[in-house]
Amino acid sequence: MNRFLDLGDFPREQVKDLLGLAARLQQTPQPQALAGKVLGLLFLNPSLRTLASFQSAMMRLGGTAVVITPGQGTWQMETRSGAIMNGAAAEHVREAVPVLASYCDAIGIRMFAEHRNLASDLAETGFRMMADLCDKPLVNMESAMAHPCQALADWHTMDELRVPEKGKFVLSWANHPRALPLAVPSSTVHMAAMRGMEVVVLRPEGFALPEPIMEKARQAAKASGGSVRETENRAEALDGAHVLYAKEWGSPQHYGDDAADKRLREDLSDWCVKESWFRATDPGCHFMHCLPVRRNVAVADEVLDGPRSVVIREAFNRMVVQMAVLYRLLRG
Ligand SMILES: CC(=O)N[C@@H](CCCN)C(=O)O
Ligand SMILES: NC(=O)OP(=O)(O)O
Repeated sequence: MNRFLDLGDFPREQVKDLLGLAARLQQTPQPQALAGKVLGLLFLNPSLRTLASFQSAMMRLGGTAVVITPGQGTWQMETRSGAIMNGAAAEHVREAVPVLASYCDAIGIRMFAEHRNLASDLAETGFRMMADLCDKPLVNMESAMAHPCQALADWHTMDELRVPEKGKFVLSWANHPRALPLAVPSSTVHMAAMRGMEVVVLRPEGFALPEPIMEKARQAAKASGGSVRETENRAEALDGAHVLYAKEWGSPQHYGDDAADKRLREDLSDWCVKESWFRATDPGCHFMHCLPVRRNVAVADEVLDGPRSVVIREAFNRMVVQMAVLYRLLRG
């Protein structure tokens, strides 16, 4: 394994092998496995979990991490090809990435969607350009359309909770003041389909996930024996669900048009996950969210603080599964 960019790049068995390694490393720590190794982390967008969990994972395996956050102690960085650099950015990623890679044994990059052109973001234009600049093992720490480390951690969390592989998984749109990226919903729906689950995407009108995202998930479901469908009917979606996974995302119909997106969500404040959503369903239905989350906008306190919520476990498992990813990238 040389790159960890998308769960879809790996057969299901290899993902399960990574999860097995993660469980073994969790049970039997290997504090010297990556001694002398250096991981470079480039964050073009903010983070709490990804930043702290990669640093912790590397240190728990005996290695070191170097963190670069442009504009905060590091030069501001330009990412656009052909830019005339007479603005705030002093350095282009064309130099910054190979320089960082030259010091390190592996690199992680976070670069969110540009959110101007859906086709360009679906094609991962920005992240591909960055990946081409890096000649070391590379991890995607969230790109325009993928957050594979989050997806792997969420799979591991469901395994820990003994959620059946054929269980019902509901990915629900949740309210947010502004349009958020499609990376987490895209990776989540694909991950649950690849795990073999009955996947239901619950979303209001105007927020259907783009067809390429749904099609990729359907293909994964076909291979694993799962299924993928979408609905606006909350009660029907949640009936018998094992997991409700909430995520905020922008309207693909108004991609890059913040004013139109905002108008569309004006009447959607009831898409804040509340305990009453679960009444008709199995009391054991788990609540998941990748975090960060806006309390009482996307999810009510009563859910986040209640017994269904496994959000802290999901965040912890980021460190657990990333130890396995780093181990495979740096030791084989
Ligand atoms: C608030 C925000 O920008 N959320 C980002 C990051 C989520 C987890 N890394 C998103 O929705 O993609
Ligand atoms: N879930 C997640 O990736 O969180 P951060 O954006 O804080 O890294």
